[in-house]
Amino acid sequence: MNVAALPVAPMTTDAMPGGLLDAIECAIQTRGLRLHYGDVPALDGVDLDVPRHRVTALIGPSGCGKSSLLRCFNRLNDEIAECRVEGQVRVLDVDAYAPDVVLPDLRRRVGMVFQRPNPFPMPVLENVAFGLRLAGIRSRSEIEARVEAALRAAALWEEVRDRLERSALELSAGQQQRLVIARAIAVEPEVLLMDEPASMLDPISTLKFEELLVTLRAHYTVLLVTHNMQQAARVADYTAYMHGGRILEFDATERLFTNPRLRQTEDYITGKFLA
Ligand SMILES: Nc1ncnc2c1ncn2[C@@H]1O[C@H](COP(=O)(O)OP(=O)(O)OP(=O)(O)O)[C@@H](O)[C@H]1O
Repeated sequence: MNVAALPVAPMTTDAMPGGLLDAIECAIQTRGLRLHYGDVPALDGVDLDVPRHRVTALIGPSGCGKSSLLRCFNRLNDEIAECRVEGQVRVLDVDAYAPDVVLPDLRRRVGMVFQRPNPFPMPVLENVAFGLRLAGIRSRSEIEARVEAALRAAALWEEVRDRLERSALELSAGQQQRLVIARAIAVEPEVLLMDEPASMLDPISTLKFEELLVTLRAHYTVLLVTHNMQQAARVADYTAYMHGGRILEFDATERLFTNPRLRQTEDYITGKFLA
């Protein structure tokens, strides 16, 4: 894969208004990204720039390829038999599909949170410490300090500080999702990929989660897949509308929701879209 050909400043594509990201550094860039499962195409030439230290929402109808795209950025698609990826994928200034990429390093820099909270069946503390121990950190005091910092960053510390030794499975779904975010944050990633992370949460947990997203932006680049238009409008700086394996429109969230350039985008965000 030839990422040397990628320009430093983002190219303007049909999906993106000229000049929008000129002054903004990008954490992720793709050009002509195609993905097939066997003979079935799922991504059909994705050109996307994900601005650094911003929240970018990825919206679009079911089956348009949002999760497939997200999984290219930490190479989770590698685990799927018959999945084939072509095109340019540049993540944190590295060609993510270069032969010399060390997957555990890439996945440490690019954390992922899934739809269903997936804490490990072990104590709260050990969940968050898991990646730190894998990284070879042995000092108990360092582990405890970093666990506390990650739980604070995930807005969960006050709720679990007295139950660090209790099983994570005893937490509510909303708490489990924030625990999983703490686990991802503990190893200090630079990008957080989130695949419908709030879809299983009740309104109060969703609110806490959305507040958390806004604070995370100071330190992380967040790419958020969501079916919830209000959520995208509330938390995302930028929004990409995806359809049929391509990014059809990308813009500042407020502009995309108030003045979309394409009829298809408008139909989707106003609920008129029919598959
Ligand atoms: N592991 C897989 N094996 C084969 N086909 C797959 C696999 N995962 C996804 N697909 C197909 O790829 C296409 C894109 O799926 P993907 O899950 O990326 O879409 P999505 O936009 O995330 O959908 P949703 O919003 O419903 O989660 C779909 O046609 C889907 O059936």
